[in-house]
Amino acid sequence: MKNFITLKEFLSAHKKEYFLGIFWVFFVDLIGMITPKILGHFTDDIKAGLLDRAGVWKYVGIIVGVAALTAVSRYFWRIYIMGTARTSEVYMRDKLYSHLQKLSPNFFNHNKTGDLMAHATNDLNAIRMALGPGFLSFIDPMFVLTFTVFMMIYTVGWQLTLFALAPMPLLIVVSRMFGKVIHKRFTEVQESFGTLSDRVQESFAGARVVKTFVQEDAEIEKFTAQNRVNYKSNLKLARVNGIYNPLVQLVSTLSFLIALSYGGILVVRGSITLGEFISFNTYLALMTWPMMAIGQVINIWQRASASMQRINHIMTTQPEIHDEPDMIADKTDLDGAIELRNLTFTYPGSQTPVLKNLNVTIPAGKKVAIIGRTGSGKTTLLNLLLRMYNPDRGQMFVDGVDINRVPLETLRENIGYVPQENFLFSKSIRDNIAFSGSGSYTQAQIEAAATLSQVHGNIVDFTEGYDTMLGERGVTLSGGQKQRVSIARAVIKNPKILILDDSLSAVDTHTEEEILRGLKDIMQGRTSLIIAHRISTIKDADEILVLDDGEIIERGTHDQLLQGDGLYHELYQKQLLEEQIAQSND
Ligand SMILES: Nc1ncnc2c1ncn2[C@@H]1O[C@H](COP(=O)(O)OP(=O)(O)OP(=O)(O)O)[C@@H](O)[C@H]1O
Repeated sequence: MKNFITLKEFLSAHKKEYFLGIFWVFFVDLIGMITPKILGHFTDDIKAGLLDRAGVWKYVGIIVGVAALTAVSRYFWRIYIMGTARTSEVYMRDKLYSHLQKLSPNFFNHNKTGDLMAHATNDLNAIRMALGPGFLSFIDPMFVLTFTVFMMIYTVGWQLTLFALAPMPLLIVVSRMFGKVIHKRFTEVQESFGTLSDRVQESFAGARVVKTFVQEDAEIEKFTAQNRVNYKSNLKLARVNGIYNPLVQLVSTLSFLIALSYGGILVVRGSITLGEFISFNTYLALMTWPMMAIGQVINIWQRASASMQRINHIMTTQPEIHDEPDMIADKTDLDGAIELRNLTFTYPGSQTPVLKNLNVTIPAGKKVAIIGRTGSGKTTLLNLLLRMYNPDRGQMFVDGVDINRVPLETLRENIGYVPQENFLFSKSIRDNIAFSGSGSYTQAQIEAAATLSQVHGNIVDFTEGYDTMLGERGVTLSGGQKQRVSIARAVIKNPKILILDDSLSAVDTHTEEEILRGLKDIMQGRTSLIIAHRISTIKDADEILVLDDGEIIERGTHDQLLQGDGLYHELYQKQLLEEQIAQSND
């Protein structure tokens, strides 16, 4: 039960609905006791020759009345119990999604998308089943069993009742025995479904790569294999249920057998009347469903408990990146000065530092560029500046304040970031550019940002213009267009710090120049940090840092660096040669 603590708040907010639901179940079960009693009286009256036409109608009237009342009351319990269970699913899904939004990038590096989606669907469904049908299958048998035992004792005495109920403890033994196995096997089912979802999600997301590498058959094979694993784990669960459910049925049949044989003897002996015997057997029949339900409830709750455990694993994961207790809460704006003091960084779980002993001072409003071989740590440095990971204290400062003490919202709202992978959402181009504004940007602002990023011309060429849908149900932009929409999304924020992570690699040198010229105006008095592989992108920077294997090996302006004969000079010569070859080929 401790797994369900996550639902405490929800359950306490909805206790009224559950109490009303319990009331209606109580009511239905109570009036359900009338019919067997009536049948007994009916039998005894017939046997004694006391029944006339009016008498028959009286009995029929009572039975029909009870049935009608039961039907109406059942409607209410469904509304209160099943309805609240549906609400719990919405509540949990919202809670899970909000929590996932807060988790750090590192969490998503270690948890696969498909599996997370399985949590939000299958696991939440199993929990809803527990709070709806599972809850009902728990309280209903409780009432029915209590009432029927009471009515049985009242009708035929405690002896026959006790004999008939003797096999019941077996039910508890069987349920306990099977409960643990069901829990384990259901966890396996959910895990294998998670892996299956992930396989589907990845192969669809990477559909182009799969096709270009002619890996369709291999993908189908891998999917089929995982599908079989999923099938087998479901089969293992079904096998347990296949034994468990008949065992529960067997116990209830045993009760019947005892009731029939011993009850029959009592009738023959004249200890009870035939009517009482019929009432008793009808009460016993009423107990069949609760006994089955007890079996069912253990099954549902074990499944839900396994799912709850999986959900709790996510819900109890604390975001690694959060506002620190000593943050400077009133820092709501940035000037944009950045300083690195002996910055050394190792990724969580890794042994080797990716950045080593970096010392850099970037006054507010300056343009600094970083160049270096692939894997030298450029993106890592930006990740730290955006606090996707936490740098150690005393190593990274913004406006002279340790970055760990700057409120996350202030930091990120003041940074315009153009990531290396230009992820755009499946929305209109307008909504993509205005992503940060929650609807507050005007069309003029959106167009200005697009013009500055040299993509306005392309957008107006689309028949739908800014309303052109992107993504799965829309158009696919070229790499260069995507980069420019992504730049527009960053510059519309008018950020104090602009970060471009290799963001001009897919545009030609002419467009690159235009974008840089535009950016120069907008970034007047603002800090820019530009990562590039092409020297043409960064040659105007106030300072260029050359990074190699996590260390700054050269620094200076373009002209200063060309004086030396280091990596920068080497890269410049190479790119110059490439350009000359390209020109001679034209
Ligand atoms: N989450 C991570 N966990 C562990 N190591 C990582 C992680 N992300 C990156 N790295 C490693 O850190 C090193 C630096 O990566 P980074 O992305 O910063 O390089 P880069 O200079 O930006 O490269 P490129 O120019 O190719 O984009 C690489 O060796 C990379 O494998």
